[in-house]
Amino acid sequence: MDDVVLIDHPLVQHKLTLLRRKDTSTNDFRRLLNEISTLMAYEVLHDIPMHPITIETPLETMTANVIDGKKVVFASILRAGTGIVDGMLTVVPGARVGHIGLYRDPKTLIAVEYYFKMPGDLAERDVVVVDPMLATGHSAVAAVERIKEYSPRSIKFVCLLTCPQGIEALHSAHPDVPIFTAAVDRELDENGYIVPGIGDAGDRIFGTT
Ligand SMILES: O=P(O)(O)OC[C@H]1O[C@H](OP(=O)(O)OP(=O)(O)O)[C@H](O)[C@@H]1O
Ligand SMILES: O=c1cc[nH]c(=O)[nH]1
Ligand SMILES: [Mg+2]
Repeated sequence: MDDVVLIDHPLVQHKLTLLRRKDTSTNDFRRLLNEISTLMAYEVLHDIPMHPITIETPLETMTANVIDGKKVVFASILRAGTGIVDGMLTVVPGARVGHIGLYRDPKTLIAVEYYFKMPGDLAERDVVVVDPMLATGHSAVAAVERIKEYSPRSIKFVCLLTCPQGIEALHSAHPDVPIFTAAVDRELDENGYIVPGIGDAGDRIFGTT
């Protein structure tokens, strides 16, 4: 699949298997998602810009590279994106965080926006849109469309799980946005849930029903 990066590292896959189980507690679900997100950040951010600085080691002066964490924006699709942002901030603590509030209308599955707040100067920043689930793709397509209004330097999309329909929808609407995921599941069920899946990501993270 073009422009889908499947993060199949054994540590990620092991934790994903534990997280999928229906008897995994809210506490463990949140912790596992946090850990997976930290591991995924390593792959997602493999090409962010670096610049050289001069430092003193105990032995001599040298030039070495650093990233500019402030130029990275984690854009969380509420609610469930929060579960990924926390893990990614562990490795890029200086990143900026944007929020886009969207919920799926349970009947039409259309994404409805209720909140939008991004950092300024997106033209100078690389945006990583995060949401555990890319199902019909309606939420991801709407979120990327809104963020593009501010012309960021680049956009990537990161999810925990997707399915062929979600990939197709996001790629047709935004072919320039690469997708990073830990799994591509079989399909959507009649209610628009990914199967085998993990159930409702927001409910499992926050312990709601
Ligand atoms: O690809 P889609 O078909 O749009 O589905 C994916 C969306 O559904 C879930 O959010 P939900 O609407 O349940 O909101 P929540 O995070 O507040 O629970 C999930 O976190 C995605 O945002
Ligand atoms: O399987 C799914 C699909 C959409 N949203 C979820 O939380 N889970
Ligand atoms: Mg939900």
